[in-house]
Amino acid sequence: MTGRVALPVVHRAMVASLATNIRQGGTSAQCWKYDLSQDRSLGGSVRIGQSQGSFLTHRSTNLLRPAAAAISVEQDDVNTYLPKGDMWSVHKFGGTCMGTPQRIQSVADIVLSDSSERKLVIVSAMSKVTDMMYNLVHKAQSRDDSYMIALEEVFEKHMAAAKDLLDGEDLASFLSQLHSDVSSLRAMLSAIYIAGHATESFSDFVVGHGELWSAQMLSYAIKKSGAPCSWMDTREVLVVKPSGPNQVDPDYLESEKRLQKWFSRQPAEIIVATGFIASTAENIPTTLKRDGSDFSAAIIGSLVRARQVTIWTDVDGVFSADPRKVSEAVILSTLSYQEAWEMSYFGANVLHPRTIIPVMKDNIPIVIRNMFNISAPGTMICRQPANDNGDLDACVKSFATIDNLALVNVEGTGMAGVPGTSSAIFSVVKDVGANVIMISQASSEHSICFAVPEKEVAAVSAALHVRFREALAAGRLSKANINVRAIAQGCSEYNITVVLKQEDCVRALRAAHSRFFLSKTTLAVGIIGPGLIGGTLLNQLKDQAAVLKENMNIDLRVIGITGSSTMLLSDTGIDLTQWKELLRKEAEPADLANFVRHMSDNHVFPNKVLVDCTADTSVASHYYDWLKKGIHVITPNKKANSGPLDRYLKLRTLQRASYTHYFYEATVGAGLPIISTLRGLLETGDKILRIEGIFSGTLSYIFNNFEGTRTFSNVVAEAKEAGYTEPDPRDDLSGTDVARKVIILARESGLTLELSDIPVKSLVPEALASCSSADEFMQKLPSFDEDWAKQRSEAEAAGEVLRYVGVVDAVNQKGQVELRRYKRDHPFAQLSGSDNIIAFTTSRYKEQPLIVRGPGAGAEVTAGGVFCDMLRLASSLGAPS
Ligand SMILES: NC(=O)C1=CN([C@@H]2O[C@H](COP(=O)(O)OP(=O)(O)OC[C@H]3O[C@@H](n4cnc5c(N)ncnc54)[C@H](O)[C@@H]3O)[C@@H](O)[C@H]2O)C=CC1
Ligand SMILES: N[C@@H](CC=O)C(=O)O
Ligand code: NA
Repeated sequence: MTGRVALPVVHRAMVASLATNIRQGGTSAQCWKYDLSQDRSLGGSVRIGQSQGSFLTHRSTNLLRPAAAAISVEQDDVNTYLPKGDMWSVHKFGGTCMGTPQRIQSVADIVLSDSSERKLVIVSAMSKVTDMMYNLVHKAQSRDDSYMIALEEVFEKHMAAAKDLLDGEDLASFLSQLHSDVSSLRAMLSAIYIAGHATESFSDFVVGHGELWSAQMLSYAIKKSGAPCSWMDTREVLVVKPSGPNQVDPDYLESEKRLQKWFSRQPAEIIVATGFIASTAENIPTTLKRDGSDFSAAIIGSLVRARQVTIWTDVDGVFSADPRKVSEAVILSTLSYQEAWEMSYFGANVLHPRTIIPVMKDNIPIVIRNMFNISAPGTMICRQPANDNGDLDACVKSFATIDNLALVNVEGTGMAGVPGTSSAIFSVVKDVGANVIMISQASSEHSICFAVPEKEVAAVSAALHVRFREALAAGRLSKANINVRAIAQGCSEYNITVVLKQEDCVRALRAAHSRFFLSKTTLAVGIIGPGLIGGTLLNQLKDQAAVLKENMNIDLRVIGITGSSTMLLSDTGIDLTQWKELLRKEAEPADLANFVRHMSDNHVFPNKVLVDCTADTSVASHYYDWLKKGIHVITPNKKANSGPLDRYLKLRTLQRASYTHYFYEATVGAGLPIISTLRGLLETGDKILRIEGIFSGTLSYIFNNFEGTRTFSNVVAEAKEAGYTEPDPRDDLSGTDVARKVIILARESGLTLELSDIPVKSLVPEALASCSSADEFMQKLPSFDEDWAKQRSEAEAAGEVLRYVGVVDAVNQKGQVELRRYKRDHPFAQLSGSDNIIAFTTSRYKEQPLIVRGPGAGAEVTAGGVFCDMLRLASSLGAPS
């Protein structure tokens, strides 16, 4: 892990300097009390990379390794000018990009399409070849004869690729070189076989052939198009010095000299160079170790002062988090060198930190691009801000987790102000060879905690117990509580590390990521009751979601849909183009408690809303709990606001005291702005005197259309068919639905009425009140058609129409629901379709009431009203208006 950590040099430096202190001064911990413990259950840390700040420096050392197989390099002095600067662009193509002859051809096409004056192309071996080459060495030194067959396979692979890609003289000369190289390799491997051992140089010599062959093939492929191209064995140019286990540092001066010399012999406009391989100052072949081709590209880019180094790979760029853990991860368009350095942990681990060092000093941007998706612009890693306002995108760039760590906590009151405590602790840690990933100590000095790889914690713990045995034996230790969390921020300010329990890591990662990368108006939506209104709402969301995201930064994700028998859950968002099909095929048995848990347990999205599109009383009874959990509620269901007064008041009190929202515009007048108008009046200090009107779309439709041409039962069936009625149309005909709306408006106006306080004139014939189902009721309704025809004729004879009205009499604190007769010229007689008309008489609108009129029922308008509430919620959460 340390090889991939963002700041390995810094971590090691810390440990090393503490260790030095110990040797020089020893520890001086006298009479101090402490607790010592370690927790194996602690699992991971979340790192948060930040922007801003200054560079970290990189030091190199000068260890040299024994020489082995040498390569020859001409040493004559040639003073041809090596052009440097903006005319050069450097490209690097990894093994996957060079994986097949077709891909090598695509690489050639990409290189040829770059209009830069000069191009330097660094290539890796064809995919899997480096492993095949290491395997050859491994087999030979284990005296496994099959290395000969394995070498044959390597040969066949390259011969087949070359035959596919090249022809004529190019093919012949490549194959002749391949034959000769394979003969040398056979000899080298045979020597290794006999010795039963391969020196590092021998191994590097063998392994580097993958690059030699891929570079030659690409160079021939480019030359085929007529472009001037040479290939370069980078071992002739790139000189490195070992700088630690599995690590080398470039010798820039010597490399530049050699590059100049090489160029004087072959001043081509396009140079294809081998990645990964290099040589020592003594011309011994070596490699830049794993991920070395990126490093080669960065060094060569620095040597020619390229305008840009493009690293081609198979991902669209650098992700904001590991996309396997956070599906919301996005490609970052820009990163500073320091951020990229810190972020080298990620799943899309596209860049080794040391790759950044050579280009950083010359301020050369690195661009990570996807060879298989040329249209993606990739991620640019550079020093300068990429946009006008001086910021590199967001203030926080990325999140990553490191698993399997253990946190060691050393704690005691005697630690404060005692010099040497930490050096004593870290001396012990160093002695067992454990790598400290993170250290945290508060200025109170009473505790110090640090994270080490879990596999090393047992040794660390045992060594600490031995080191502090006396204090333990003297009973100066109390039983320690394990510090389950720690947080650390280094002075570089590029990284904040938080230690968490392993099982919390991915959740924490998602939550932290969403906080920075999702807009604060990202809403996770749970739809309850995908019937007429719920289903229409889902379709409206499907059609409008992209527009809202694009224009208003409102990101609506339906992460759950539940009906009464099945439910469909998703962590990141259901594909609304096929929600019906998914609900049929992939649903699980409905369980409202689990559904709500799915919502509240989701840590990806910053806001959650449950949309109750049922007419169910029991669903409505849960609003209080949902609001308490911080889940917003939106509904067209009238049951909560027209249910028992005490529950209603409790719900509203909770909602007003919290920052959780509850919207229910569609409960009265469907999509018409009734609740919002009333609120607007009240909140601006107007006084409601009376609200009167036709509140039922169903009853409006019935009486607007029951004009002697169709029977009453036919018109009721039409209203049901049109989607105006409640799931059970008796709720409409009984006047209960209107009474509920009257109660909702009355309570909104401050009246404390119960549903039972409203006298209701029911239109349901008594004989049908006890029907066991809505269907049975509809079937039996025609037998009352004659009674209705009579009532209608009587009214008509008097020049009047029938209208079902509701009244909130705020002055007298009461409500009414009645079937009335109105003269034909009365505004209520002028309605059509499912029109509602609501007249607000207030202190301000006293002479002429404020009137809202329009369709008050139906799928589209009602779902539209619910949708409006969702946008109202987004707006409350900060969406632009
Ligand atoms: N139709 C309209 O014009 C208007 C309707 N509304 C209200 O909209 C709501 C829905 O009405 P419609 O869509 O017409 O009814 P619907 O009967 O078509 O849909 C209701 C859906 O809820 C489901 N459901 C019932 N109980 C459930 C439970 N416990 N858990 C999960 N799902 C459950 C049903 O299976 C059905 O899919 C009602 O409250 C109604 O009063 C409000 C304004 C206008
Ligand atoms: N069934 C209701 C629907 C709206 O609330 C009506 O007819 O008005
Ligand atoms: Na409304």
